[in-house]
Amino acid sequence: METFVKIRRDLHLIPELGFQEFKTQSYLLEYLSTLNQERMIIQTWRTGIFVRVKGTNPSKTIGYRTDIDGLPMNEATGLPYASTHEGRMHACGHDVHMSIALGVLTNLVDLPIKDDVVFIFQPAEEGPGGAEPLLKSEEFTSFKPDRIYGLHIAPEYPVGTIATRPGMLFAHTSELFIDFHGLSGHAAFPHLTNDMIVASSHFITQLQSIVSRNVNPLDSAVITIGKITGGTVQNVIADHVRIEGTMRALSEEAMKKLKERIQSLVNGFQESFQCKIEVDFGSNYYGVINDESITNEFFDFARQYDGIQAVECNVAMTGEDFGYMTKEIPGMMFWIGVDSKFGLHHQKLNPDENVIPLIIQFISDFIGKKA
Ligand SMILES: CC(=O)N[C@@H](CCC[C@H](N)C(=O)O)C(=O)O
Repeated sequence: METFVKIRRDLHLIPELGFQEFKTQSYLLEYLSTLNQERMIIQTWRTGIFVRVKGTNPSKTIGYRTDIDGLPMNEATGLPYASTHEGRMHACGHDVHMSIALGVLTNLVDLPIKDDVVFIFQPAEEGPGGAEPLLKSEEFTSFKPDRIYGLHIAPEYPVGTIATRPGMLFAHTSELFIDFHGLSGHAAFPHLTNDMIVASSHFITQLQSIVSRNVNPLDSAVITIGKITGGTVQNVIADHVRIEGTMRALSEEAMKKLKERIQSLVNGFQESFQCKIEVDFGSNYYGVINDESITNEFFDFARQYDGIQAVECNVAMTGEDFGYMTKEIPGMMFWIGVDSKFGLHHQKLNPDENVIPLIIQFISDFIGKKA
């Protein structure tokens, strides 16, 4: 089997959540220890790793970032190399991202490149967000590149297709955690209680009107509630419900509006349902905004590359804390087609592994030419 396909499968077996990527970090370090150490400077940061591949006569540093964490989900692919970690899955392709990063790194260590190339193995992309603290870390100061690239798998495109756009690629995001506190009691005597299942259900329905009635229709926003917990048994009125979700917006103004409207709904619901509601906007990611000239230069290279079909795509409501990197360092992110019937964050996501050698070669050639 192709080395980096095997590496992807090894990593797929051991998905870990943000800032708990201990086995993943050890696996990556173990692999890095097999390469020519004279060409590299390796530094760990929390559960992440920075690697500088030294050029022969550097005048700039090119950065390449991969995320390394998995999601809190059960895998249902039935594959022989399915996750061995109960309730954890690489359902967003970070295993593929890591294997590609290692493949490119391996190629560049063996090439006499002129400029330095820094590889960033970043924890906690899915949450609580690794990019922001990483950029602020002491360790990163000597690894900060002059420009930065990153990629993400795209189940909807065939292998060989690369998609991106100049300007905004991914939306601004904010998590959303809301706790409703009421009064429990017997299901037969609701008038003596304060039912948080009823209050939170009305609240969730009301949330949907924020996007349709308060956000400018020419702007775009999403509010999704992905998890509800509350209650103990069918005949006891629940005194606590927690809803967990995420919000997406294409402008900072729209995101501000979503938060303001949620806060006023909370105030109104506390009054009308006589309960206490706590809201927490969790971690927030800045949108991914691709540098125009870096993206055009990338398109020029991709369009003439054999086996690659480069297309301009629409902005997506996905979030990525790579947005903090493109805010501080000129750079770009792109989608790579992996042709999976099941999409990102699906229990049956199954990327076509043929993408791995193809994209390793493509990025090695691209960065090899730039460096
Ligand atoms: C590419 C991708 O799927 N990214 C995640 C980022 C999640 C950000 C944060 N934890 C949130 O839930 O808002 C996404 O869900 O888009």
